[in-house]
Amino acid sequence: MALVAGVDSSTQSCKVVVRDADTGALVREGRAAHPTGTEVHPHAWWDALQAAIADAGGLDDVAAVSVAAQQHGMVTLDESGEVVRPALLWNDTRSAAAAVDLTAELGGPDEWAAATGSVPVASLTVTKLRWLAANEPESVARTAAVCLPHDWLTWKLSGGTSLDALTTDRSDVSGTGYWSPSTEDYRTDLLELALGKVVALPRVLGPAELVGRFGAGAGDNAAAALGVQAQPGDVVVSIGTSGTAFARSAHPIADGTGIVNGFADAEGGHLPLVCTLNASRVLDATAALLDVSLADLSDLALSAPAGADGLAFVPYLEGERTPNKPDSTGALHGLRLDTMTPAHLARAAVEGLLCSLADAIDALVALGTPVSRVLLIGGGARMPAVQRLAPAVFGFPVVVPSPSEYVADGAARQAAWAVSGAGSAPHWSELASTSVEADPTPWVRERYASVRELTATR
Ligand SMILES: Nc1ncnc2c1ncn2[C@@H]1O[C@H](COP(=O)(O)OP(=O)(O)O)[C@@H](O)[C@H]1O
Ligand SMILES: O=C(CO)[C@@H](O)[C@H](O)COP(=O)(O)O
Repeated sequence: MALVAGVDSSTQSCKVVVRDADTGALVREGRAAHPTGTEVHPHAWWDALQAAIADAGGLDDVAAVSVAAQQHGMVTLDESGEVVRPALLWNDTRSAAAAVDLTAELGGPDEWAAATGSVPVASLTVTKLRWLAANEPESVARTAAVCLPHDWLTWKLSGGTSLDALTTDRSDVSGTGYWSPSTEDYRTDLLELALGKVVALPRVLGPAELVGRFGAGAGDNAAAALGVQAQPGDVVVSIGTSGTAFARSAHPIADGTGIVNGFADAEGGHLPLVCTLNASRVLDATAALLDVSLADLSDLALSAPAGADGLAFVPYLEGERTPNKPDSTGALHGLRLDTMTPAHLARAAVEGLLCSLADAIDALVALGTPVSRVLLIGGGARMPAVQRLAPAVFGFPVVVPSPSEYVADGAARQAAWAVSGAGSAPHWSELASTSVEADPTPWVRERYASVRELTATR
């Protein structure tokens, strides 16, 4: 039995799975926590990866390893391959003004969408590079290469020391803002526009390429699409630190509104994707405020009526990326004596989170994405209230695959594909899953939509 391994170096933790390359059966797994904060030294990811690998019983017996990770994080390396400064993560909003400037400098949102598939927002790597140029010229002077979290971890795991050995893949590089999903080429002019100079960039590998024992890796969302074996008509909604809604597509997209990112996928196609900054932590923070467990928060939410008697929670607690409101705060609307209860607040938190993701699904539909069902994954999807209320708020059938680390699973499936030398990823056994149905509750979304704009800035 050949074994393959997949890694998910996500925002909150690092997970490693070891699976049978032919069947996909889980053999063993491990995990380790990441530090909090939106600026993290890559060495912390490396330490967590080592701990997660040890927890998974090591990787000596696996035929291939692929690394997936949180997208967009800015990793800067000097000539000798040392990290120049801590990475700025996808959810760090300090480069919001840089995004506005860059958008104008190229001629506007439509030009960016046509050039890179996305309109700059603070999450994208290109804006972080502009922030660096404006604020840390000494870091720019030392920077000889820029890469992403999964590129750096793959390079380290494979013992890379030379900058020439850095590799990436289409899915992750498509989130930088200096690569074109239409031409599949770097836009070094945009890199230079942001950073003021051109530096070394990772070589972009094809989906099933193997370098030594290492697959190309992927951005975490593209890996999740591989992990759940997403098919046409499937929209995947992930509730992790970020909330994402995405679907596979044969064609690149260019959305000048900036709502949908025209990313590439990990199978040679494309992955239109909407991402929010506020997802599972909305539930974590509400549970902490109420001083209850996540399980109790779920019970409380389910004990309140649909729509929480008009209590609506706009969940922009960390600012927001979609809609692009980096300086926004969250808001609670409809507080009255009878709605100011733990149950109403719990219900409003779950519904507000789901309404923000329903808006994301709407944006995909507006671009012509077919939706026959929504696959709900990520840590937050483990909450029963989220599962029960999702079909009512989304207005689509919802399928909840049984809990698994789908990003790491997708990376493992990529590694199996690379080892097989086949033309497409192996078909692993169908996922065990639960279908959830509920009567639609359109008034919940209508109430949310009526207050969504009513937020204060920080
Ligand atoms: N049963 C649960 N109910 C609600 N939230 C959960 C549950 N289990 C895990 N989570 C939340 O999921 C998040 C971690 O999910 P994950 O998808 O691994 O995030 P990330 O990929 O961003 O690191 C945490 O915020 C955690 O509190
Ligand atoms: O920025 C994006 C997608 O564009 C995020 O989805 C990150 O890739 C982080 O993912 P999680 O760690 O929250 O899963």
